[in-house]
Amino acid sequence: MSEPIRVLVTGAAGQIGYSLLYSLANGDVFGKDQAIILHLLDITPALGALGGVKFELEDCSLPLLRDVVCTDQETVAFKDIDVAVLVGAMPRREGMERKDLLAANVRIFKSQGAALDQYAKKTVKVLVVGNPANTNCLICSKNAPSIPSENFSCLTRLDHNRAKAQVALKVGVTTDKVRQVTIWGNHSSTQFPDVRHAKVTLNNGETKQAYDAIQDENWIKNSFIPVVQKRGAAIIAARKLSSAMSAAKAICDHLRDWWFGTPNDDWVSMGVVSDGSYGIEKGLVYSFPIKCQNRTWSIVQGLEINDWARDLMTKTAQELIQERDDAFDATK
Ligand SMILES: NC(=O)C1=CN([C@@H]2O[C@H](COP(=O)(O)OP(=O)(O)OC[C@H]3O[C@@H](n4cnc5c(N)ncnc54)[C@H](O)[C@@H]3O)[C@@H](O)[C@H]2O)C=CC1
Ligand SMILES: O=C([O-])CC(=O)C(=O)O
Repeated sequence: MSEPIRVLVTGAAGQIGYSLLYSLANGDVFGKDQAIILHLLDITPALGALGGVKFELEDCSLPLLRDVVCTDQETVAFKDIDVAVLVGAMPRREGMERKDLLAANVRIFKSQGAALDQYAKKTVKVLVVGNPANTNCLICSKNAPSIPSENFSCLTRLDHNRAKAQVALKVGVTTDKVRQVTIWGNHSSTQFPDVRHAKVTLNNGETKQAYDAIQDENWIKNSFIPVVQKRGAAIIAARKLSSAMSAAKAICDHLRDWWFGTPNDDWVSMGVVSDGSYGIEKGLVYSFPIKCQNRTWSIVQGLEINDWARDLMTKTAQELIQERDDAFDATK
């Protein structure tokens, strides 16, 4: 059994926190021989509820869980952490776009970036979930100059999982038979869910390009893409609350693959700081096809981009440029 790792979850008294913490503490993400100390941060009025979450974690009787630190102080929460899952932020309500949360949420990520810089291990891996996730991640990274920008990522795995599930439903296979799906760009309704390079293994064992398995380009363009782009809004309309169970599952998938690596024949989608790949402006936090190995990620190179795809990739990049500029103004 290795030394315990310290994993911070912010907004831990909220609905994603409630769906997430059991899986982290149970070894589903960092492995069944990795002990864990949870640092749970929330705002002062939520500390009572957070105490109840701590009781429940104790009552789960999990041998890997060595301690649970509940706090409203960044100095305590960010101290010596190995992993930060930054969830705590206002969620959107019906009729809002995620970028409408920018003014309310971006200051949180400026402050938490500075706290990471000051108190966390320099090797800390950071996953930003709070919306607008890409731009919050950018602001967080900018405010933590002593931590490599490669250590920052934002969650687009939920969109990736949604895309796989829609294709699986359409073709009539299980989701594990769909691979090499990509979410490009922003975790917003401008994202580009791309199945041009995806493959599907049919129930007879034959593997086909997703386009050939689906055989319905109209469905891809006019149903699949908008459904994935607007799935978050559809959940809010139905539940009057934003996604939590599926978001927590996607957080676990994202962290586990970053930690243990992606399968040889597949990739995942992660929002990461662009190095200029695929002509995307350097420095934007943009979702790319990603492979992970030895706890580092790399962007899958060489995928063919036609004019149609280029237009969609540019549109979502333009929205991120606007969000970045608005965020810089809001945090001046
Ligand atoms: N990137 C993604 O795929 C997804 C992102 N989200 C986003 O995740 C965020 C959290 O969603 P929920 O858990 O549903 O919201 P929630 O409202 O249930 O919980 C948020 C928690 O954060 C806390 N909080 C607020 N300000 C904080 C601060 N400065 N420091 C620490 N904690 C703070 C609140 O007190 C609350 O307990 C939202 O911004 C939501 O839009 C949600 C689903 C998917
Ligand atoms: O849509 C929202 O506001 C919550 C979210 O990010 C998602 O479900 O993808």
